[in-house]
Amino acid sequence: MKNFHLYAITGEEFHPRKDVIDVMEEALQGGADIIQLRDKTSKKPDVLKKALALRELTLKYDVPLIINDHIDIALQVGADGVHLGQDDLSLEEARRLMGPDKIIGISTHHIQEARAAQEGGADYIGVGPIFPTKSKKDVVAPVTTNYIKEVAAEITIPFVAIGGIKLHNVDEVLSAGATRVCMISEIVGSENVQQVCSQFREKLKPYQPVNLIVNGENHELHVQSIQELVLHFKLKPNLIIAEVDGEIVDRDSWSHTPVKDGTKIELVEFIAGG
Ligand SMILES: Cc1ncc(COP(=O)(O)OP(=O)(O)O)c(N)n1
Ligand SMILES: Cc1nc(C(=O)O)sc1CCOP(=O)(O)O
Ligand SMILES: [Mg+2]
Repeated sequence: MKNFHLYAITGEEFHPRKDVIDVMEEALQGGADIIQLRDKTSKKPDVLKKALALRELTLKYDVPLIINDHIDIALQVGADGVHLGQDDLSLEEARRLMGPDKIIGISTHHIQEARAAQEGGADYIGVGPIFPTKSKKDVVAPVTTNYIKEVAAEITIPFVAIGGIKLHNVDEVLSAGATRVCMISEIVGSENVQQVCSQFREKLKPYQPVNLIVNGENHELHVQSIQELVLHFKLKPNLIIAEVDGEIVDRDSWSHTPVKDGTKIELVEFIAGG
């Protein structure tokens, strides 16, 4: 699935005088890179109408559209995927209905649920609620940032932190190991949705990993230079030749040779004493 970091969910109760499509367009303009339609109150035909409008909008911005709960609507509008909770349709059944290529996200509140979702083939998991939230009825007790730490240490599929996340507490979430965050009220309830999203993007920047191809394998890593990459792999710098996108980079330049998404790197190790 396309990578994402700022996940915005609809919540029309938080903007009674604004249209949901306009609000989500503001979020996209501010840098939201995945959108979920979550509507727990409208009748099905109205949810379908909103889903169709959001499909058009998200195609314009080239970001994934996820539909909460309703697989039938997701399929009908050609959404990219669905989000399901522990009490919704099972992951197995959802995968059968959606097919192998659609995104399926699963809410988790405990490491056993996270493991089961990963083993069952979920594309990402929700990790929450991190803090108290009023946006979801019957929500479980906050799992705190401790749960983020557990997931970050063990789970290899993407995870997104959710629940009570605000601009004032997102640093705690990111420093616990989350690199993707998801909000309803703090985004859509804001006077200036675009600005709040831009502010979240700024907060996320230092925590975003780069996707590198190292010796032919994809790696998502928190490194900024060749120097940091060599140290990450615990290699001995004096025994390494580094080739970046086909060019050998002198060892003295490693620390100021930045690495960007998609860079192809070959690290060749000499056998000392030859
Ligand atoms: C990204 C994300 N995470 C969690 C949820 C909650 O899903 P669920 O537990 O099914 O609760 P409802 O949203 O259906 O009330 C979510 N929607 N998105
Ligand atoms: C929809 C939802 N799911 C949660 C979970 O923990 O699974 S918390 C939540 C509500 C998120 O809204 P806000 O950003 O306004 O707190
Ligand atoms: Mg649900």
